[in-house]
Amino acid sequence: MTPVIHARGLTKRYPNVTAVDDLSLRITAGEIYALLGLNGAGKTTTIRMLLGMVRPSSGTVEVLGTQVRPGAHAPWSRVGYLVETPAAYPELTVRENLAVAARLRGLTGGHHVDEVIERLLLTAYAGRRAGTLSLGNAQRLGLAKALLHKPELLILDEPANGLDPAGVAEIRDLLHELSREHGVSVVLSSHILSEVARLATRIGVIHGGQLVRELDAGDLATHLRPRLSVSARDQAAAERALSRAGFSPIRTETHDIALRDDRAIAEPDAVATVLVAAGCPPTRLVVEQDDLETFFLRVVES
Ligand SMILES: Nc1ncnc2c1ncn2[C@@H]1O[C@H](COP(=O)(O)OP(=O)(O)OP(=O)(O)O)[C@@H](O)[C@H]1O
Repeated sequence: MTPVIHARGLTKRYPNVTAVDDLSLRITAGEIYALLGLNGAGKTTTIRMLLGMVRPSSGTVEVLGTQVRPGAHAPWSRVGYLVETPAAYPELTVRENLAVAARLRGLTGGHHVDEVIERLLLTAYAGRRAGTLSLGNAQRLGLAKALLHKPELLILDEPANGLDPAGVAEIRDLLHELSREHGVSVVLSSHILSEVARLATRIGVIHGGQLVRELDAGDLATHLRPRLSVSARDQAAAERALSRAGFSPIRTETHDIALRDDRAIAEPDAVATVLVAAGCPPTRLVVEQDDLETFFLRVVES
């Protein structure tokens, strides 16, 4: 299947910094893919290169099977996008801004505008001048513009930016609905792990301009499950003894042994007994569970 986004070796060098460094992405139809990273990680630069707004120093991007080149037209009629701090005509009302955007998209009839106003809960603000909107409602207007032409792919830079928790939840529900009911593929950037964990089907962690890890939603759930963390003087012997006893030891990035078996979590004493019997008593045995932030920091620091 043709990926909706295929980026190969994307790199952007500025005189003093490499903002994005040899980043490759392959995103398939139906995914909600989140690029997750700290401030300055390279998310916005990546999103802008995907959209042809920043010219890569090297590397290529294909969107919906078409190579992206700055200034070229295709495939933007099938793509909706939102970049940081969405631009609107401040003197025009929300409805007028959307009508202009609809005309630029070649859409006729007012129903496109009415539909997105309702969908983005902008009815109460339809007559307000865009320049007087709160950041959250300006972000809603930006999303409404992105959705006017019913795109099959949405590329969104920090869509939750400026929204309060209720607004963040609304956007999450909207993106889920678009994905599930209309088959829309979504690529977004965010620095909020807890939000991304609830929204994305796949997460790409970006750090220092590099894609350091990709995880699907299931992987993340596994990483966040409790584990029994075990150390022994002879880790290899301990690992063998635990395997023989029917546990599934995993060597972690910090060289501890992690056991995620329900039995190990429920009965750490049984694990200790196995290790003592095998002649490699544990020097450390503790049930641990990462919260999202700890997990994220471990990924970017490892
Ligand atoms: N036009 C530019 N000229 C010079 N350096 C830039 C430019 N745009 C971005 N950078 C630098 O590239 C790096 C990545 O920036 P980018 O905006 O892509 O990160 P980000 O992950 O989107 O961060 P944020 O969430 O703060 O926007 C940063 O060090 C930034 O200062």
